[in-house]
Amino acid sequence: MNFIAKIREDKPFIFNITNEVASNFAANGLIAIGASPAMSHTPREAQDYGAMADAVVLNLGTLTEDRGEAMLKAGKAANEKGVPVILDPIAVGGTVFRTEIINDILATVKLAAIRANAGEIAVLAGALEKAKGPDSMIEKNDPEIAKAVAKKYDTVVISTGETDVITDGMRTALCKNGHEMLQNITASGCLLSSIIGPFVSVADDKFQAGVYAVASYGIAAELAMKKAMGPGTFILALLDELYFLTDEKVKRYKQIQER
Ligand SMILES: Nc1ncnc2c1ncn2[C@@H]1O[C@H](COP(=O)(O)OP(=O)(O)O)[C@@H](O)[C@H]1O
Ligand SMILES: Cc1ncsc1CCOP(=O)(O)O
Repeated sequence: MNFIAKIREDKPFIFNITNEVASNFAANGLIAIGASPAMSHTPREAQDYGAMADAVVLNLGTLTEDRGEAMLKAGKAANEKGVPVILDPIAVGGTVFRTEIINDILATVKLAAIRANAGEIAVLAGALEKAKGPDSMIEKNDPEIAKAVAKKYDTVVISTGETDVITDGMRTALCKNGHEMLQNITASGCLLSSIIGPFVSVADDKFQAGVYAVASYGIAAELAMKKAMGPGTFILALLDELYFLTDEKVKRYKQIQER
């Protein structure tokens, strides 16, 4: 499927409850890929937005009581309308408050995908006690750990790192696209979580949508680094390359191993 052409045709409406660090970057990245974003975190409009969106992204960075309440409301409203929900459980296990909210979401909202770094996925699997912070990492991005989380929550899991793992518990793909400069800017994972929204919104097969989204984002980062001089110019170049990305480029440069 030509995901990027389809996104640009449909312009899916992506409702994000995300953190204040990522908010502007994620909105710009979503526009660049062809989607139509809205950012809001008041519980008073979460239900309406959750029900009218084409996908909902719940990102636990800079969590507040209000954001937690809004996420539960938006997630439940989205579920009632069959709108896919993506969870980014930033720093799960790191504090009691966020871990409780994440557990509430996992218990009450049906997720289309969970996108997190390998350390956070290990915490969800019960393989690690706590993630150290927004950028927690474990040495190895183990596909078996991601598969266990996918089965546990009956969802697609996208576990990121140098090699990304995408799995629905049955099918697994490894993606080698990306660039280490993504580690030198903030909110690169948050932007990926938001970018997964339009991809899962235009396809029934959420696993294939996840694979395509991860490869697309990684390729945009690789192309951006051909022009960037450092983190500052990389941020701008990444937005440019998301804007100029095509299905042809994704098919030409993707480094996916399915197994
Ligand atoms: N060492 C690396 N080399 C290339 N790409 C990486 C590397 N580490 C992470 N990435 C990429 O950076 C993005 C954010 O992933 P990650 O850093 O794991 O998430 P988070 O920001 O949530 O901690 C992903 O697209 C991932 O593929
Ligand atoms: C720095 C920071 N603090 C709270 S959220 C956030 C952004 C983290 O973004 P990412 O995990 O994608 O780097």
